Parts: sequence; C-alpha cells; structure tokens
Amino acid sequence: MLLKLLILDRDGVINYDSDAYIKSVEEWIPLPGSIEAIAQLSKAGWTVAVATNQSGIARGYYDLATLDAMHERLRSLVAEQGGEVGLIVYCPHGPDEGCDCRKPKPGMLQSIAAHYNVSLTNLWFVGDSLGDLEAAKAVDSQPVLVKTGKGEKTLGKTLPVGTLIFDDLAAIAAELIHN
Ligand SMILES: O=P(O)(O)OC[C@@H](O)[C@H]1O[C@@H](OP(=O)(O)O)[C@@H](O)[C@@H](O)[C@@H]1O
Ligand SMILES: [Mg+2]
Ligand SMILES: [Zn+2]
Repeated sequence: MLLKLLILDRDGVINYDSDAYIKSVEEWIPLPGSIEAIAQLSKAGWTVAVATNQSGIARGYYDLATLDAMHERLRSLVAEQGGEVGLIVYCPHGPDEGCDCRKPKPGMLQSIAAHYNVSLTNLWFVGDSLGDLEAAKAVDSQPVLVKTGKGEKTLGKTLPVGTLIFDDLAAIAAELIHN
C-alpha cells in the first residue's frame, strides 16, 4: 500500500515565524488550525514529516536541546488531538557552510523520502518561502505555497511552474482528506 506522505516546512507553516528567529519553546506558537490539521491528516492515514532550516543553531541563537524541546512540544500538541508527527529533519547549518541539507537544496526532502522508502515525484512539500518551493522543484516534488508566515511575501516572487497555493495548512488538510 502506497504511503501517504506529506512533508511540511516548519516556521511560517506550522508555527508563527519571526524575522528574529524562533529562539525558544515560548516563542514557538502554533498557527491557528495547524495542530488540528496535522492531527486530522494523521488520523486520516497520512504520515506528516517536517523539513526545516534552522540556521539559528549555527548563528548561536539557540541550541539543539531547545530545538528538540520545540519539536517535543509539536509532537505533544498533535498527540493531544489523537494524531502523531513523523520524522522531523532540520538543517542546523549557516548559509555559508555549503551543506547539502539547507533549502533550497533538496537534501532534507531526499532524506525523508529515503527514510520512508517513497518516491519524491509529485510528493507534496508545503512551505512559505521560495526556497521551500525550489527545493521541491529540484527533486520533482510538488511545491505547495501557504499564505501564512512569509507566504504572502513569497507570492510576489516568481514561483516554480505548477506551484499550488493554499491559504493555510488547514486548507491543505481539507483538500487532502476530502479528495
Ligand atoms: O521556515 P523554516 O525552514 O522552518 O525555518 C526558517 C527559520 O530557520 C528562519 O530562517 C531564516 O532564514 P536564514 O536561515 O537566516 O536564511 C529567517 O527567514 C528567519 O526569519 C526564520 O525564522
Ligand atoms: Mg518557513
Ligand atoms: Zn545543512
């Protein structure tokens, strides 16, 4: 049976983003409807994974223990709604380190697809930044833009051909669960 896998960007898709980075669990605040959306998708048989740039680690704004605490918070909130979060992959590197995992490079998408042994082709990757969409396009996945976080600003840029656009994660969940 084909695994129903959905990959999400984190900041600006699941939780509020900030130009000052999300530096603590207290600053990590879910966007309206995002926890419920993930739980509903999970309960409908979807595996929901996360691919997130976290250059704040390289910049020294917060440490790995804090990042893990944010992700434990995400997991517990979704669990409270009866759902679960799959693999969370992050890039802790800075823009100048030349790593393979920092979006718009597709390394994190490739890692997640390999973990679940699924094809990246047409796999939906949901993000709010152009780099998210470009990462998806690079591996023939389906770029999906949400208008939350930096999404409205990203809308003004030249998007990869075929990018799907939704208001928020709740709208994506409704689309995937009911179609
Ligand atoms: O949206 P995801 O990938 O989950 O995470 C984005 C964050 O890592 C941060 O990425 C930074 O970009 P730089 O890494 O400084 O280019 C800035 O855009 C911050 O506002 C943002 O919080
Ligand atoms: Mg983002
Ligand atoms: Zn990296």
